[in-house]
Amino acid sequence: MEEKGKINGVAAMAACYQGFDPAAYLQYNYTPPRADFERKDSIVPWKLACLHRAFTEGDVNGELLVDIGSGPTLYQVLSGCEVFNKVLLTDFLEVNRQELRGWLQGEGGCNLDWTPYLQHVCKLEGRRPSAWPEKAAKLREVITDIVPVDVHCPQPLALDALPSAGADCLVSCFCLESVSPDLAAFTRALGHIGRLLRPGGHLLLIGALGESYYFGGPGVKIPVVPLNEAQVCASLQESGYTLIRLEVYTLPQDMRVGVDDVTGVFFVKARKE
Ligand SMILES: C[S@@+](CC[C@H](N)C(=O)[O-])C[C@H]1O[C@@H](n2cnc3c(N)ncnc32)[C@H](O)[C@@H]1O
Ligand SMILES: O=S(=O)(c1ccc2c(c1)CN[C@@H](CF)C2)N1CCSCC1
Repeated sequence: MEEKGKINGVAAMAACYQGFDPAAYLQYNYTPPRADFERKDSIVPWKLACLHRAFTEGDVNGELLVDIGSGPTLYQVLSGCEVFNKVLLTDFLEVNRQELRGWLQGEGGCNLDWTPYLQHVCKLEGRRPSAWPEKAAKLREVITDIVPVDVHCPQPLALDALPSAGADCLVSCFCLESVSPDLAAFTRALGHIGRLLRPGGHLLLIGALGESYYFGGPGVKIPVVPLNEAQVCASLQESGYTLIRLEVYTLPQDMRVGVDDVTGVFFVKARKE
């Protein structure tokens, strides 16, 4: 019965994602007021700073960075692309993989202008914001592929997607809690993606706290596992990670814009034992 319950829960989540709309999702979450670079208390500078520090403080290194559940977004690898010479983007849906390919091909075939994000990360790196075209070119140079992923599979990627040694670093943002029917599935998914990582490799995990749903498009309400910090820490430990740092951002009231019921965002840096 328990095995059947697992399968039904995961299948139901997959069905919820059939209506996911990349353009709407980008508009809901990656344009003002949530993505407002002028605001000191905006979540964008906070998240980009967490990622920049995590990638550049000296302990993260290697060849291959894998982003799990990329969706239609690129902000999560803007700092990592300067540290790794191979970046693999992944998502469950072809519509999201297509959105990312549209940006990669650079013919305006994508639904969000990532320039403000590129400019902000250039500033974090001590470069002029006008260096953003060079950063965009660097990112296009290091992205090796955009492939399917399913974190509920013990082997989330195709066997030939990674070298035998595994990835040196994983990044995953707002994915695991948004695709898991319950906390046990969230923890199992953490373990599954951990198998893609070499021992001693790092996991950079960003996710929602206290969120029970979000809209992945007009009328596309997707259930989310509501997490608190203690549950995130316990799941990491149970899945074979050593926590290095946990940071939390509490969303200001005016950023609660009705597209979800998220109350906060966590940033985790961890290492696979
Ligand atoms: C909330 S979005 C996060 C997108 C992006 N990482 C971000 O930071 O905004 C969740 C993503 O998980 C993907 N997804 C859905 N089911 C999945 C599964 N079983 N395994 C991996 N990813 C899945 C969706 O296609 C979607 O792109
Ligand atoms: O933290 S966000 O406000 C954000 C970004 C994405 C999401 C949420 C929140 C909450 N719901 C998630 C559903 F999975 C998706 N943010 C949006 C602006 S850029 C940095 C990330």
